[in-house]
Amino acid sequence: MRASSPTHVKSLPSFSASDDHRQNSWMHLHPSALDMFDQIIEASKGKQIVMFLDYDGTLSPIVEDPDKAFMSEAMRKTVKKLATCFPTAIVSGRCRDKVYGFIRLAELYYAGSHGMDIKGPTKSSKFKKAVNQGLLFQPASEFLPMIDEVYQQLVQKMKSTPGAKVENNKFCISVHFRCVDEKQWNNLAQEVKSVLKEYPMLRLTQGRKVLEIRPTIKWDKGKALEFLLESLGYANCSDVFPIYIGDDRTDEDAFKVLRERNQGFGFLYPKFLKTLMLPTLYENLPRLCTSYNVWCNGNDHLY
Ligand SMILES: O=P(O)(O)OC[C@H]1O[C@H](O[C@H]2O[C@H](CO)[C@@H](O)[C@H](O)[C@H]2O)[C@H](O)[C@@H](O)[C@@H]1O
Repeated sequence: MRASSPTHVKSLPSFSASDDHRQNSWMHLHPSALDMFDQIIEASKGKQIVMFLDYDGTLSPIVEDPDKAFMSEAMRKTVKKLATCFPTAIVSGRCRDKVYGFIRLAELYYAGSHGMDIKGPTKSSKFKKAVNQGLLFQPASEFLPMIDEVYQQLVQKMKSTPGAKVENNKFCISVHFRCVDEKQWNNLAQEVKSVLKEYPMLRLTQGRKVLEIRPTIKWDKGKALEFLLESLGYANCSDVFPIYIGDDRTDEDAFKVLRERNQGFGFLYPKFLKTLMLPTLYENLPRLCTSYNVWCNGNDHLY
């Protein structure tokens, strides 16, 4: 099992290339979004920006205890500011209530459980196009009893693995191995798979030192992004500019949707650049708001 953001649960063996080589190749294929920030601002000119933000590793630093992944006050202020300028949604693998508990901004849209639990803002929004203010969408609700059953089984199974932690994310489950002895990682994966054998309607994916169990329905963060754009009234709009910021494999579903729509921009944090880029990117984001207000010239016709 790889340490973080591995490609696939089935491909457990580790890399053969050195980390440096891997980073260089990655950087070659993925130019820095910060170098392109002015271009991004220019490309979004005259368009309605819609912000999509992942939580763990994007708004909050990665920490050992998933219950302590707090975001900083500075980050909360930035997100609040973004939300005054653009419709803003959080798209997280976490249970929606939990991620709301960390962020505590009622003016945002929240898509928890990898997009399987979507709720509109509870505080009134100035965005006229946000027609669906009372929005609640849960495409996997029939899986709730199954998820609870599997959660209980996994909690029991993981008791014998020191450091393992099972997190109930309502429509999906996370089995964390960040604090498990590396020699035990493969055993842990086998244990999880042995439980899932009895549940073919659930599938296993892998994130950052976490195994994620979720329904086999065709729904992911990309679908959630499309759903939210539609709810906001931008389904067939050519003048919308969605921006998605994420750090993990599951965020790639959203990047793919942006590519297919040929719209907006996706920022991906590679793990190895995180500490370098995270603050810098967020320092830059308010520039988007400023530019946007300048283009609108005090006229709020886009709202
Ligand atoms: O989609 P996200 O918002 O990025 O959520 C993905 C998973 O994030 C959390 O786990 C990760 O962050 C933890 C806290 O920093 C860290 O301890 C863990 O190793 C990471 O995998 C969350 O706890 C999971 O439930 C989410 O699925």
